Amino acid sequence: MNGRPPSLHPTTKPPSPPPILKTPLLPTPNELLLLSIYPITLLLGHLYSLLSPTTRHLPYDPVAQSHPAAHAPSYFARKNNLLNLLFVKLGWLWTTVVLALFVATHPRFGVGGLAGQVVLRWAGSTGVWYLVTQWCFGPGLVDRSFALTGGRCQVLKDPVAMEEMGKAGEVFTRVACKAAGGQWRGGHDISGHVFMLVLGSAMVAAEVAPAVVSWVRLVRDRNGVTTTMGSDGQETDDSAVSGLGVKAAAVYLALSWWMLLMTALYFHTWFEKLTGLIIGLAGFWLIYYLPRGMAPVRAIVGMPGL
Ligand SMILES: CCCCC/C=C\C/C=C\C/C=C\C/C=C\CCCC(=O)SCCNC(=O)CCNC(=O)[C@H](O)C(C)(C)COP(=O)(O)OP(=O)(O)OC[C@H]1O[C@@H](n2cnc3c(N)ncnc32)[C@H](O)[C@@H]1OP(=O)(O)O
Repeated sequence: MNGRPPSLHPTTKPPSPPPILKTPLLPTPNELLLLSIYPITLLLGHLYSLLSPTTRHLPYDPVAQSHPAAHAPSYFARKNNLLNLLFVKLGWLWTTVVLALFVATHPRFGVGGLAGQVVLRWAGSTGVWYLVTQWCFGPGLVDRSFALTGGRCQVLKDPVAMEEMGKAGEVFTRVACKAAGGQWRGGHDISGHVFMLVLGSAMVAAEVAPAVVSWVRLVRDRNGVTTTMGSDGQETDDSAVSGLGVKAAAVYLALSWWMLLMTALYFHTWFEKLTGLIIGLAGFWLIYYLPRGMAPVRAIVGMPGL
């Protein structure tokens, strides 16, 4: 006898939990929680704009994708607000600067080829941003999808110029259209703001988060057993998270979230924001998730924090 009471069902095993789909191609539950900030921000911002008594009765111009400046419900509902002009309209430049600062100032990039791998991932994300917003063997994908869904540039004030444009059959970009004094109208206008803010901030968060997580572990260890070793086995101290790069990333992420909320509140239709979000997340998946499931690619571009 082993002292235990005899089991009534000796052969019955406890029911096994439902299988969890584990694949490196999908986000972990924690990652999913963080990524859900994007749809939640867009959904709540858009719902608020529909329900709020201040915004819902104000005129909205679907061609300009905004409330007319004279009826803007807040400073951030104006296109010329300083954060839009200085931060978002130069958003990829800031994304690049913040990432470069992080790599230059964080101790984990002191040795090995880790910095090179960050540059490769940055180059991949930059390629996605470039193809979607700037140039894709002609106009970027945002402008192409606008034209494919029936949009065109209308130079309302100059019918001759409009006819010329039609004859030439030129595909205009939003920027070229505005420069020609025209109106970019009639098609599905994917929100470039949502796309770029999501892709840029997800990339910066993915690169910086492992540094912060290993610091949190370090502090926890200090309170318990005491160790000064970081997750990569190197001597680590608080400068790993108090450095300029991490601070700049924190400011960048906060501004990105704020501007995403402002876009959700005051600009674009729901469907345009949703497509911006989907393309932003798809770009992030391409650079940060697809290589997880492809060993040879992963060996080259690496993964943040490893
Ligand atoms: C490890 C780090 C690596 C370090 C690097 C190391 C080595 C590299 C080696 C060599 C480097 C070699 C070459 C470098 C190459 C590249 C360098 C990096 C790239 C750059 O550095 S490149 C220069 C900076 N260049 C930018 O970075 C441009 C960013 N920019 C955009 O890409 C667009 O701007 C976008 C997509 C953001 C938006 O496009 P969008 O504005 O046209 O369209 P959207 O649909 O979003 O908006 C419709 C209307 O709603 C309004 N609207 C919406 N939301 C609003 C809000 N919240 N507030 C106010 N207005 C809002 C809009 O203002 C608009 O109105 P309107 O058209 O009238 O203005």
